[in-house]
Amino acid sequence: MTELQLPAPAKLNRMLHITGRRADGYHELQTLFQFLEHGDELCLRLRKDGEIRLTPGLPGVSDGDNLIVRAARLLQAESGCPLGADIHLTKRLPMGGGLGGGSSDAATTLLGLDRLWQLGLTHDRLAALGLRLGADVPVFVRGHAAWAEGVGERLTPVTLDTPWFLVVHPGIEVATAAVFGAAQLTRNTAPITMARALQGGAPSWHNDCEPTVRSLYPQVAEALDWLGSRAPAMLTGTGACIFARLNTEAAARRLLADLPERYTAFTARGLNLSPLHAALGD
Ligand SMILES: C[C@](O)(CO)[C@H](O)COP(=O)(O)OP(=O)(O)OC[C@H]1O[C@@H](n2ccc(N)nc2=O)[C@H](O)[C@@H]1O
Ligand SMILES: Nc1ncnc2c1ncn2[C@@H]1O[C@H](COP(=O)(O)OP(=O)(O)OP(=O)(O)O)[C@@H](O)[C@H]1O
Repeated sequence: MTELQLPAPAKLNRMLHITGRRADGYHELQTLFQFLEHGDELCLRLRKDGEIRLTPGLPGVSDGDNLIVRAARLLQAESGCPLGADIHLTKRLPMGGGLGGGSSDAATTLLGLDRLWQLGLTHDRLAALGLRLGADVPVFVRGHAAWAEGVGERLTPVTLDTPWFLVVHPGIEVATAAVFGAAQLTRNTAPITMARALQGGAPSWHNDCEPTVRSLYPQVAEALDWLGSRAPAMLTGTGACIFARLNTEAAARRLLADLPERYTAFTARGLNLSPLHAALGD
């Protein structure tokens, strides 16, 4: 095998609590991750000369900073593999959108190159490598919807409801660090058990970042008001994207048809198993 075409799905944070702040400034979270049937796509082609080449590059991100290139180089360094790859990226997920696009690209690169280079590393090992690239990478490596604690790396697989979602991008980028650095952010939600979070179900879920993101980014507040008046709506991660939960694809499409021109949006079903793992036959 010399070529692999693989998906890099989006994630949603179906709920997100901030329960504390560590000495290094990172925040302790409790969150439920679920995948979407929508995302980026990577084509990985084997190179024998050890070079890692990415096309096309992303605006505003040097290749050396791109999580795809960083993931490929990390895997080479850790495994001692002398092989390389040409990687073609079809970017569909908005950057800084809270959909985990960069993290998902990194996870697809790790699993795809592990397969292409025939390294046979375990998911445990690849998830630990992924964590060095970003807090959201391990869940994409594991490939199962999950209850996450710590900074998102302590994962327990869960099976959530799989409604249709309308995901709306308000047209601005949110800086994750600015939200986590805001004085007004509440960081003291009492930790709950996974059983309690699951018991309440979707109607009881909320995102602790939402009040802060609303006040720092009025465009997100406006989009939440528009969507929230039509269906139960929430922020994913630190935004900027928001999502509404619908019972049917038709209902999601009807809402999409009403979307004001200033926003972009897509509809997708929630998935408990990542399409990446389905494509790899894991
Ligand atoms: C909010 C989530 O999207 C939930 O899934 C993630 O925790 C964010 O993960 P991410 O985008 O991979 O974030 P990173 O690139 O690791 O962190 C960006 C910045 O956000 C802050 N940060 C991030 C995650 C976290 N648990 N606590 C933080 O305080 C840190 O200042 C960090 O420098
Ligand atoms: N392959 C990549 N795709 C997207 N962003 C990348 C990539 N590589 C590096 N980045 C950088 O990472 C930043 C965050 O991108 P990403 O799309 O993962 O944001 P996000 O959806 O908000 O993620 P999260 O939900 O994990 O906070 C971008 O603004 C960009 O500078």
